[in-house]
Amino acid sequence: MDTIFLHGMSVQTLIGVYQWERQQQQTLLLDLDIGTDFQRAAQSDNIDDTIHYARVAENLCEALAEQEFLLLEALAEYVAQFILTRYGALWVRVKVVKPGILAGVKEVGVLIERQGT
Ligand SMILES: Nc1nc2c(c(=O)[nH]1)N=C([C@H](O)[C@@H](O)CO)CN2
Repeated sequence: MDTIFLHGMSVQTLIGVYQWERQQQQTLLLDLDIGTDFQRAAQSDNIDDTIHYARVAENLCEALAEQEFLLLEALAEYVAQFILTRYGALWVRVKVVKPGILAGVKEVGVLIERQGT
């Protein structure tokens, strides 16, 4: 499986289970690993034969700015399905980090993997 990755992607969204978290958007960091097949693009050298990672970043930032979730688990599932359905990815790994949310913990978040159909 070939992989396109976007790591350390910063997004703004309304997320969290506590009332104080529902007042304004927070910054999350995403690591995305997108499974695809590079054969056509590697032969053609044409951006239309692959998943345009700049478009993924732009479209996902826009979408998440409009969404709201309580749990990181729900947001991660949304991101995974967004990438699988919108870009025809074969597989996706989504890591979501909520920076600075737990004192004494360097990094907290969720990690999921999903297969396309
Ligand atoms: N498994 C989870 N645990 C918690 C989540 C979450 O999204 N998934 N969220 C919170 C709060 O919103 C947290 O970010 C603030 O303490 C707590 N636990």
